[in-house]
Amino acid sequence: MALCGKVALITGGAQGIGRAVAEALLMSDCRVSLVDLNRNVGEESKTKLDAEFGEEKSLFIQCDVTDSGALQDAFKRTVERFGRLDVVINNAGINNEKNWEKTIQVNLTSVIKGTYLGLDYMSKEHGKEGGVIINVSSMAAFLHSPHQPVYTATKHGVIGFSRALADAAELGNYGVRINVLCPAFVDTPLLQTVSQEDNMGKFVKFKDDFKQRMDKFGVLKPSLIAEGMMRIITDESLNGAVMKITSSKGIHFHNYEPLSA
Ligand SMILES: NC(=O)C1=CN([C@@H]2O[C@H](COP(=O)(O)OP(=O)(O)OC[C@H]3O[C@@H](n4cnc5c(N)ncnc54)[C@H](O)[C@@H]3O)[C@@H](O)[C@H]2O)C=CC1
Ligand SMILES: CC/C=C\C[C@H](O)/C=C/C=C\C=C\C=C\C(=O)[C@@H](O)C/C=C\CCC(=O)O
Repeated sequence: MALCGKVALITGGAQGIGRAVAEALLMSDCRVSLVDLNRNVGEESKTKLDAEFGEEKSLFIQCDVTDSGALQDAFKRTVERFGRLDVVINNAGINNEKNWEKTIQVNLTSVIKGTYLGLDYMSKEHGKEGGVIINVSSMAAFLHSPHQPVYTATKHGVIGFSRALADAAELGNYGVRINVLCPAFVDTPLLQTVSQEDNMGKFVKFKDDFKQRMDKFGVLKPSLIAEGMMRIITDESLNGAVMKITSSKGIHFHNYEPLSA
């Protein structure tokens, strides 16, 4: 996909990985809609992006992705503002084992809703022009840990849902590619929650073990995750792919055994 003039919607786009991919897209002359719960950080990011890329290139929409109406409205406002939608990145995520129901709502339910909304605005089944959807999982889906059982479950769910819907998109000729990105540890505010009892609940007592894993596996820069996102967006051969990004192997893909009888 050539990005010049295209439009991307990024949930959780105010900071961290979402902010990094927004910058990468803007540098490729794509327009971006930052959809995020955090108004203060979102407006700060918008101000900085305006200074670098121009006010007309981005939009910030304060939105809780677990509020179905607000998420629908965010998609609607994005298309009203920019006239089209080509890329959807369902990136918003939390790490909260104490309020684990909330974790499921943000990390999985809202990813499903954001994916279906993306199809509403991009799928040829609705007379649209096609596009690409990237759902953010985690290497937690491949290397589970005692620290975040529900977070891990949500990230497994993102992979299963996305790969199944990618098959439907191919069979149904939606013209929309659906792929998954699984980063290892990344240097963002989310990573700091590992030491917080409000987030980890009873699993906070395992924080030293978690930190040992971070030391062992390394911590990535958000810019590397953005690089992986750009590859998924521009490589039109990718559908149902699961990209993994780790310190040891960099950007690579998970290989699934072919289906056997
Ligand atoms: N940081 C890491 O080590 C890794 C992160 N990930 C995933 O990457 C994604 C992005 O995480 P980071 O950038 O690291 O986190 P972050 O905490 O820096 O950014 C997440 C953004 O999502 C927003 N957000 C949270 N709940 C929301 C809601 N209900 N509605 C709208 N926006 C909401 C936050 O306000 C924040 O701006 C998440 O899905 C996370 O699970 C995956 C693997 C590793
Ligand atoms: C509080 C932090 C919240 C979330 C951070 C993140 O989502 C959790 C990541 C959990 C595990 C990370 C594992 C990293 C693994 C590697 O870097 C690999 O090099 C390890 C080797 C093999 C993995 C197995 C495979 O590739 O299939």
